[in-house]
Amino acid sequence: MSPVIEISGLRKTFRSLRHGRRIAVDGFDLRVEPGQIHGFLGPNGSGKTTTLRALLGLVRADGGQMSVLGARAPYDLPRVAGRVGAIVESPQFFGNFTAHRTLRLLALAGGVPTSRVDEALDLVGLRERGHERVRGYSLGMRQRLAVASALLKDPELLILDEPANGLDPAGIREMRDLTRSLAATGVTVLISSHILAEIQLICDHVTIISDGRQVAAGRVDDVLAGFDRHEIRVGVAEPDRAAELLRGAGLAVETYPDHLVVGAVADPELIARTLGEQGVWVRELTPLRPDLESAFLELTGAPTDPLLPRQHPGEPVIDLGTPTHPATEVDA
Ligand SMILES: Nc1ncnc2c1ncn2[C@@H]1O[C@H](COP(=O)(O)OP(=O)(O)OP(=O)(O)O)[C@@H](O)[C@H]1O
Repeated sequence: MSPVIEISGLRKTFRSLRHGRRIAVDGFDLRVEPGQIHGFLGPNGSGKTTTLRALLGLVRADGGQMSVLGARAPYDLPRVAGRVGAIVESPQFFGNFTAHRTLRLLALAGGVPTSRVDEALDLVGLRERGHERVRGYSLGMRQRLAVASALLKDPELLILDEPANGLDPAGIREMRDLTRSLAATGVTVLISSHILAEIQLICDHVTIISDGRQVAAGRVDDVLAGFDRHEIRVGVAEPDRAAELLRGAGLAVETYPDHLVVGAVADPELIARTLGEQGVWVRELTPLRPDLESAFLELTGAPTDPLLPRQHPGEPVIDLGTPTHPATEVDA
């Protein structure tokens, strides 16, 4: 099957009077197959937005090849533009207009049947409040309206740049549910984020970018498998004594106040046996699965607070920072 998005060797350098030359994207590759919910993950400033802008023809690339739905980007994009919905730069809406009126105008401008307006509002869960003024909408509702505007065309491909940005946990959950329900209808979704848990919760595939280059790509599970150190969390009443016994059996052990982490264990039974034989009873033996955050940090070296807890799917989102866009700088 041919890919929905294919980028190879993309390069983009910005030049500005104030900061000189800045390489934003440095030979980057990305491949998104039909039906994927594909996470595009990277720290702030790693080149995600620049990549998406180049793909959509909003900024001129210096080199590389790109295609969207089989059309060469950006030159042949007009041929497939009607099949692609994208929110790359946060759309601004007139506060005085209702969502319904906003979408109606966008539909008329884009040559889309206005009957699609109610369908798009339905898809994002705004149908009942579609006749209220946007001014009274929460940030999450505005974000959903933005998605509705991208859905007017009934796209096959949806590109969302940092859709969770600025949203509170409830808004993030709404966006997540929305993305999942859209993907269930067969839309291919490319979603960029620096919020690791979010990508791990929503996406089946991921491409990680660091300093403008691809550092990992594949199924989320496969990317994570490469980081599995086969560690086991061991819950015991006497951690110090248990650690001594396990070290005596040749195992690498880290001690914590109420548990141990034992590394590179091929057979977890060895732990239970070693401790049980000496009368130390194990109350927990849990394999520690790597999470996207540890993989991400190892791959990108993104600075983070060492005191931050490790994150697991379902836990509250750790946001590694808000995007900084140098509004005063100019595209070369
Ligand atoms: N118009 C511009 N002029 C100059 N430099 C730019 C411009 N746009 C982006 N950059 C620089 O290019 C690099 C990549 O920025 P980009 O916005 O693509 O990263 P990002 O991964 O999307 O980050 P974020 O998560 O913060 O949005 C950064 O160093 C950024 O400062």
